[in-house]
Amino acid sequence: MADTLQFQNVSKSYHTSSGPIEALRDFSLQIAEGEFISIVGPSGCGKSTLLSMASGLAFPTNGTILANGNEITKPVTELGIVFQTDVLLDWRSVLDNVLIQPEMRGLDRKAYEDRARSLLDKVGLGGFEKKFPYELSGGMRQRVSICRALIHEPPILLMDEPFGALDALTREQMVMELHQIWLETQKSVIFITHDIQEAVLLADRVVVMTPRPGRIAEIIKTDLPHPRRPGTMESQQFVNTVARVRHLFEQHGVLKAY
Ligand SMILES: Nc1ncnc2c1ncn2[C@@H]1O[C@H](COP(=O)(O)OP(=O)(O)OP(=O)(O)O)[C@@H](O)[C@H]1O
Repeated sequence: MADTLQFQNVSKSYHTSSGPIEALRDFSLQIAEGEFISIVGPSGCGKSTLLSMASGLAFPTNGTILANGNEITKPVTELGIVFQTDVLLDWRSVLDNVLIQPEMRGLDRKAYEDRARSLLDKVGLGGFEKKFPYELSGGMRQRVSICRALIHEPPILLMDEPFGALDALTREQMVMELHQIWLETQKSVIFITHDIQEAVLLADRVVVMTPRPGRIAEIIKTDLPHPRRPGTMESQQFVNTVARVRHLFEQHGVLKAY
């Protein structure tokens, strides 16, 4: 099982019709078991590219990515992935959408049904098992996606802007729910976002990226006590950490200093 991920001097360039595009340069990071890492950076700095490579769907141009000490050379199956759009299948019920994972993996569907129901219950979707995705709100759909990503009990969860399409209030609620799920399941999480506050509130460490080619500007330990609550955002440590990230973005021309 891939409990830990290690990026060693990873660079990635794409070949395009107008020449090579350097997406990512010299990215090194080790994620510890059960750690929550947020990656925050401007559009195009290679965040999604990092997740594609961590899941074995793309490969570095230079450098190595290790899952539990072994180089990733093919798609990694012991992962849960949540994208910005929920990619639920509209013709399958909520329960059947969650159970796609065990089905695709040739696992016994019956054995996972109880777990699917309990996950749905945990995210407030008890009673919605027989509904179809088009009958749900955006937040509910994304909750189903999270259950689907967790059903096969992967040790690592990769999340690419999972709340980017949600309204601000739903988003705040989902952030707290994700934190609760993480506290209970102790998964290793890589969480990509454009939202500095969200990144800091959830993470053990925040990886701040520069504009393309994406490099690590700084890795910041948040040192905030658990459990995190909306009130955590009023603490001096939180305010200082958010200010530090903003300052780095100003230094790198991502945000304008006023
Ligand atoms: N398959 C591809 N072929 C060519 N170029 C690509 C490909 N995938 C990504 N790129 C380019 O690589 C760079 C990084 O893209 P990526 O999607 O990883 O960035 P990102 O940080 O996730 O952006 P966003 O925050 O906007 O989602 C961009 O300039 C993008 O155009």
